[in-house]
Amino acid sequence: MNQTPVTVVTGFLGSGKTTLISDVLGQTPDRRLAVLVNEFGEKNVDGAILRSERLEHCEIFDLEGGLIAYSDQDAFLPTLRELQKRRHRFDHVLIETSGLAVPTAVYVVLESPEFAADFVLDATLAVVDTPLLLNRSFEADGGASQTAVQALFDAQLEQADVVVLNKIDALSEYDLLRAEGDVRARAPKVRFLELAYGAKLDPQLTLGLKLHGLQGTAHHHGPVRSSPGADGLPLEDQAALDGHSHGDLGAHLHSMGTHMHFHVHDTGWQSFTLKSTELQDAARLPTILEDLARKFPVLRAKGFAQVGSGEVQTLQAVRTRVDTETRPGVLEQSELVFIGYHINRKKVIQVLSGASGTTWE
Ligand SMILES: Nc1nc2c(ncn2[C@@H]2O[C@H](COP(=O)(O)OP(=O)(O)OP(=O)(O)O)[C@@H](O)[C@H]2O)c(=O)[nH]1
Repeated sequence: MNQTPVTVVTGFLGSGKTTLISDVLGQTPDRRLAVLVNEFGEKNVDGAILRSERLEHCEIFDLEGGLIAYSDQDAFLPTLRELQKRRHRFDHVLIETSGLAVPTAVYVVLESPEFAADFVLDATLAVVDTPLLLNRSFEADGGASQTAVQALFDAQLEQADVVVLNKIDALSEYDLLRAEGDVRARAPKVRFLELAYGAKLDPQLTLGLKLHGLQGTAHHHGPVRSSPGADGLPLEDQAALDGHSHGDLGAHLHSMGTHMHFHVHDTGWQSFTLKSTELQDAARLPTILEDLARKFPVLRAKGFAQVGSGEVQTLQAVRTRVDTETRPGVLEQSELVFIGYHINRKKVIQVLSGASGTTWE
């Protein structure tokens, strides 16, 4: 049976899923890849970022409108059917689930009679924002928001074959061992742990792992011996963190019965897009986003702003940490997506408009 392998990339909001996929695409010009991007918000920023690389060996499909789910009305099934018809044109499928999804719906669809002969789950990677893990940002604290965050974070890890501890740029060996301990305590069945900076991994660690399927040929290259980061890996003895010998190698078994319950949609998670047709201030906007994350339960904000007559700023906020990049370009309007737990759109508009001195709506 010649099935097309499917790699699922999961991970909490802003952990580095798009960065990881973008890096894999850049490193595998010889493989024809289909990338399905499922965004929680109404605007697909990640799809736009991946498309901006203009890579010809891959095709990007946007799956908008929340969580990949079972229903025929959702974008996932029609897209997978389209891919099924053109299967011979792709070597591998990558699916980036939304930062608020647990990938079980994907497994159930892949294993359904309609698709099982044509697709096979290769592996599920869960990308983790390691500094946030270490500062307890994924732990319940008695409040509704953090309870929801922890439930989702743990459920994503539980579904992972490989956990990618990302954003390790400024972490010590002690921090990394602590992070490993935390992941293993939350998800004892995780099979492999990888370290990444800028979500860069050898594609051998991400594609073609064959951790599922009938053959059951669990197989993994590694460990990583050198860091792709600028300063090298902080671990002197990489084997200290190498999780490759831990865990059981039996493939996870998925079925409707065991996984349906992960898809009860928590309506507390909200997302909205704000737009402005006025020119924005490149220096002020990042500070305003930082301030918004301090004032309100905004866990993620991202988008594009016109900051000069021919300049576009990409903004990526993960809680209070904001990254920006400015490139030449002209937008119809500036657009920012906000994601959080019970965030109040009116209040965010008020602060954003007030602080920027421009109208956002
Ligand atoms: N410091 C640091 N930042 C990183 C690293 N990897 C990714 N980032 C940044 O983290 C931010 C979020 O990265 P994305 O790849 O968009 O994260 P995502 O998981 O796709 O986000 P959502 O789809 O919104 O859940 C971006 O600003 C990235 O540049 C890293 O290793 N170190």
